[in-house]
Amino acid sequence: MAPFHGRERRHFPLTSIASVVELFREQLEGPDEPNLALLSIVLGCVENTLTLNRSVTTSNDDVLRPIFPVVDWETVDALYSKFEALVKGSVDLTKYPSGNSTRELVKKVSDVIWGSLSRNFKDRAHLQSLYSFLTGNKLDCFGVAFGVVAAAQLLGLKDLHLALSEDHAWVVFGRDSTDTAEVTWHGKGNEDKRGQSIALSVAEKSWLYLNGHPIVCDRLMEVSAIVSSLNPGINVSMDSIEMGALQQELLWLLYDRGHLSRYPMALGNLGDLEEITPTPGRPPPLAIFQEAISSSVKYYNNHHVYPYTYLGGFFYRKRNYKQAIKCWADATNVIKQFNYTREDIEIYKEFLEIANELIPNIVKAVSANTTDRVQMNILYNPEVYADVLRFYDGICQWEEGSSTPVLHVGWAQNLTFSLNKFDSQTRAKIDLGKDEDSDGDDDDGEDNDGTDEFKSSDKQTRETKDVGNSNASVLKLEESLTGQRETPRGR
Ligand SMILES: FC(F)(F)Cc1cc2c(N3CCN(c4nnc(C(F)(F)F)s4)CC3)ncnc2s1
Repeated sequence: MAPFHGRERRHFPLTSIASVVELFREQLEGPDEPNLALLSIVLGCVENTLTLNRSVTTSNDDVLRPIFPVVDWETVDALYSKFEALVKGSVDLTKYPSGNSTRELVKKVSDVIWGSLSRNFKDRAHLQSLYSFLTGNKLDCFGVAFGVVAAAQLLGLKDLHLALSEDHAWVVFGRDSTDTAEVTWHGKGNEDKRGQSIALSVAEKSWLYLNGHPIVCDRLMEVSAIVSSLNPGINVSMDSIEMGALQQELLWLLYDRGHLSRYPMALGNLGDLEEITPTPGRPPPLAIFQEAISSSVKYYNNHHVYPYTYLGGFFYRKRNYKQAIKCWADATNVIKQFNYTREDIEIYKEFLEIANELIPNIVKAVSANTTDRVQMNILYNPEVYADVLRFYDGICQWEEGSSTPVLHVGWAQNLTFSLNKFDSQTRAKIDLGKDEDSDGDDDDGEDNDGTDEFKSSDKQTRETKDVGNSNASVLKLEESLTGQRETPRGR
């Protein structure tokens, strides 16, 4: 028995990108909610075919390129019915009061997904869809959270929605979505906290929970999450062109309907795709990355880091090193609002790569390539030097008040390597302590007396200070890490 109104059936068999886009378009147009389980099964089926067991070679060894896979109605209907039977067969709704979901009900739905998972490694690619769940009993961290929301939709729980940070996922439920619950695991070697509210974790001010500024999805943004978590990767060095094109077209479909406007990472994903294959008539990648930053500033009180590292990576690839370094300084300006905990390891690795590889590569490249006048003047540009200091100051402020140290001597070695490459006159030019607000005049009435000795102050006070304190705190960093002075930070 077809579990849908049969409207969807007319799109099948799906034989092209256009047919998948048409199915999504109809689902997004309503009048009913888009069917998350159906869409996840379809995308998972296409992704699985286009990225796994990929190349078939013939006897004379040339590679047979698979055309776009045919997705039959029967395949999708069978998998959907299997999911429906599992969920409706395991959850007896009469045991739960109708209306808003309860924590017990949410935990029960999470147990249904969790209980069906195979035990083996879940750190692979292509494990985010219900296709993976229903054909291989494997899901990644995001996939489990998404599966709970898709199951809840099947059960008619309209108040249960997906919540996303930059490296974790959970659910919100209850009247005006104020209740929260863990439904999946995070990282390696961490006990899962399924069923618990996330309040305690948020209180730690960790990046993982975005300190109260996660993406809270509605059904349409949950479709954006399915599309944005598509993985066109065949292996570390090759992407399926068809899969990338499908993801790009679906992201524009969602973008045009406003379902990416509060989803900075999806905008970043779209910017990356547009950089690889620009769509005629669409905004350039730079504009899309800037929209991701604006979204984070407007809707999330500038608490998301990835919009700045997406744009920084873009400038780095374009060899616009001045702008790349500014973006990375803006990124640590975000992370300094948090306290580092060990579950923030992913963003730690991001900043470690920037500090210990990307910035050193830049200063090496521009000092080696002395013929390139444009690049060379970076080391003579006080704004660039100030941004390098701002980058490190953000890291220092991130560490301050944290239970876990961030910095180690490797950071200091790269810090000194990078700073010493700047010309000494340039380093003398940056404003140490003189107050300059945005329009550049000195007198903005701040009580900052402009001295550059380092005032011991908490993060908030430091926030209003200018680059002078950055310089002081970075010198502190250098001294403290090279053993000249005991670590001054309150821990
Ligand atoms: F649900 C979790 F736990 F998986 C957290 C989420 C991650 C993520 C995502 N990502 C993660 C970040 N990501 C990045 N790719 N490049 C990045 C940058 F370093 F260049 F910024 S960040 C790729 C896609 N893209 C859409 N939505 C989500 S929800």
